[in-house]
Amino acid sequence: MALLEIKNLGISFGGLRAVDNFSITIEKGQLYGLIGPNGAGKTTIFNLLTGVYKPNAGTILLDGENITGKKTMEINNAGIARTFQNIRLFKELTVLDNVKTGLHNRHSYSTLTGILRLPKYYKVEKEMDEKAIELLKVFDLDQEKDILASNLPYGKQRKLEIARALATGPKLLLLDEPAAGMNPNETKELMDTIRFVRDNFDMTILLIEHDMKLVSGICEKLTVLNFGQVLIQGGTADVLNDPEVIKAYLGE
Ligand SMILES: Nc1ncnc2c1ncn2[C@@H]1O[C@H](COP(=O)(O)OP(=O)(O)OP(=O)(O)O)[C@@H](O)[C@H]1O
Repeated sequence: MALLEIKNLGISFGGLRAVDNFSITIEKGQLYGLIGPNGAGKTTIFNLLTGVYKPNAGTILLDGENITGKKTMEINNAGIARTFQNIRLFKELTVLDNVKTGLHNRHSYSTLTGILRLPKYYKVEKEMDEKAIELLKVFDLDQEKDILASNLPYGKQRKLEIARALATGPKLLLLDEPAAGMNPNETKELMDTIRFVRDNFDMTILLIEHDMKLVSGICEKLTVLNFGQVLIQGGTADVLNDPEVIKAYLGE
């Protein structure tokens, strides 16, 4: 069974059909790229997948579960986590606490336990600290655990955002332009990180990206979107060599 199966998804904003008849099948463990020119509808698909927008057509199945039209929190609990085009960290929290916000949906205590600092509070907080540090080690961020997220260099903020998303224990990780604003060295390191996450967390990853080096370097399959519709889907090399794709990108 596919991990993600989207059928005939659609949404309009006023007169604009931003996503139209969009279908995709992603197998477990796949590293899948969603590409297309500016304004093609890529981020809108992420927003539909994460409950930010409700579709007016189509269905979304995650691991067989119908999550169409569910709320963001419910979808996160069902197993989808994301990062954003413009990094969204809690800038005034430490690196460690940012990851712990991701863990809160799986480790919890009652409000009263928190206020009264009952033994369970300390137990759960300790467990979360340990888990968060484990994750930070994976991303080589454990040395910086006590500094504010805003004080991390850009490339590390991107990594922290991925770590926080993984803390929620997703089945599917969505990365929205993870290489945006990165220099070539940071991008190369990011590619290694994404591969590492897929291999070591047994993760399925769908990413939006304009950096073709990253796309051709790590994605196994691609869907090209143009004016809200699928232009072509298939293996990365075949798709990138397709004349229609070249035309859509060069605007000829
Ligand atoms: N909330 C909204 N209200 C109105 N129009 C919207 C809304 N969200 C997206 N759109 C429109 O839908 C279209 C697709 O936008 P979207 O951001 O999904 O494109 P994209 O492929 O992610 O582009 P980019 O690569 O530039 O990020 C655009 O024309 C955009 O203006």
